[in-house]
Amino acid sequence: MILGAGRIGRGFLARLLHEDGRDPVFFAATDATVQRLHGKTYEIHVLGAEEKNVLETEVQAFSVRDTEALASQWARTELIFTACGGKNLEALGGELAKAFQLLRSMGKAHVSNIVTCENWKAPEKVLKEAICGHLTQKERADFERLTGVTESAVMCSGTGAPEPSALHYPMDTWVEDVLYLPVNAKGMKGELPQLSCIEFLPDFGSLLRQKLYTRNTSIATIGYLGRLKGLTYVAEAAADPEIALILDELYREVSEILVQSLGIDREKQRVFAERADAKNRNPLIIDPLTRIGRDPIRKLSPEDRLIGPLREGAALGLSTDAIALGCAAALYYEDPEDETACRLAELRREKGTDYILKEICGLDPAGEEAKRIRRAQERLKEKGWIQKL
Ligand SMILES: NC(=O)c1ccc[n+]([C@@H]2O[C@H](COP(=O)([O-])OP(=O)(O)OC[C@H]3O[C@@H](n4cnc5c(N)ncnc54)[C@H](O)[C@@H]3O)[C@@H](O)[C@H]2O)c1
Ligand SMILES: O=P(O)(O)OC[C@@H](O)[C@@H](O)[C@H](O)[C@H](O)CO
Repeated sequence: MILGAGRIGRGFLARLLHEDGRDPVFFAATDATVQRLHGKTYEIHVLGAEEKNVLETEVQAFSVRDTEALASQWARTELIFTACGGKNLEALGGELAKAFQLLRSMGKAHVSNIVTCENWKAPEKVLKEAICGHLTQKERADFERLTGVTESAVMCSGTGAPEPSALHYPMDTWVEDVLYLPVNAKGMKGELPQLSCIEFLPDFGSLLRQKLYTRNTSIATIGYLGRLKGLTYVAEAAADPEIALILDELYREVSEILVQSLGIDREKQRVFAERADAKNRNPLIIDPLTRIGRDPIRKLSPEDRLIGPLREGAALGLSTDAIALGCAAALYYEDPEDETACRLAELRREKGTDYILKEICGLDPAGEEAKRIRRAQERLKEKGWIQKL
């Protein structure tokens, strides 16, 4: 079961399962997506390797609010993935709780595992608490005995059509050529499933945070700086000489934070950051900056990829000049087609950046982190990348 039929759900995860001849059942948030998927065919395009494209045929898809469908599919599955966005995990928890109650009342509760595939802080904890919050004590005890809830780190980019004419069916989707998903084995129940592209790591540790702060912090910085410079794609912006210099500094900053705060091995982190850099520059991954920048209010929240490392770096007394530039650029992000970007722009114009720093980033406007962001705003102005503070 795949909960969330977006780029990662119907692209990356569906392709992984396809490798083992497994057909996923999708649970989508909107009826329009269910109608476009159920019984239909769509194509997963592999960026830079179209010969590896996968056709998903006779797709099964239901609404995530269809508790009976959720329960009846859960009755026959051992593995459930979420790819719905971290901020939707609480709502999803409510739906899963109802399905578990029905499954239990049908006498079909069995050992199974839920794997989160979200760029989020402790997504498995958020989801588990959301589910358990809706269960009675007895139901909760059964849920905890039978159901593993664990996290994974999705290293693959999933995106849209490189050009409008390439899209033959609205559900067609594009993925980077990555057929690997590391999953935290620690949260799993029962025998580990045997799937060729999924590795259950007993020492998963802080991999998700490492990935979020290295890959997502860097790509978000590329996204927000790139947009200020009027660029369109990730690889194009990562190769921009001025942005590339900032990125070199950013990899050093986040690496030092991860080494000092999480005890990640310095050499392993150096290689991890080098791979992130190579991926960000890869021209085969045609990924628009508007996808990277989407939902800037989420990306500017206290625990996410921008403010998270800024706070940790400041607390450790480390340099965060490049991270702060990414944060400052995010404050000025505009995309008329992105609802939360429009809301952010409106807040900035009407209430000013201090209001955003306080209410969205959770920062004290007189504190050290806010000072670092203000210095970065000045730098952006000096460079001419923003017109006024
Ligand atoms: N796209 C990427 O390259 C990428 C890579 C790694 C991780 N991620 C993470 O994967 C997750 C999914 O990202 P995506 O790119 O597929 O986003 P997406 O917007 O393409 O898809 C998410 C889908 O989830 C649906 N959804 C929302 N709430 C839901 C709910 N309660 N139940 C079921 N479906 C729900 C949305 O309608 C949407 O179709 C996010 O957490 C993202 O951070 C994305
Ligand atoms: O999916 P989001 O909105 O959380 O973040 C956008 C990108 O940073 C993200 O999708 C990456 O491309 C992906 O995490 C691969 O590293």
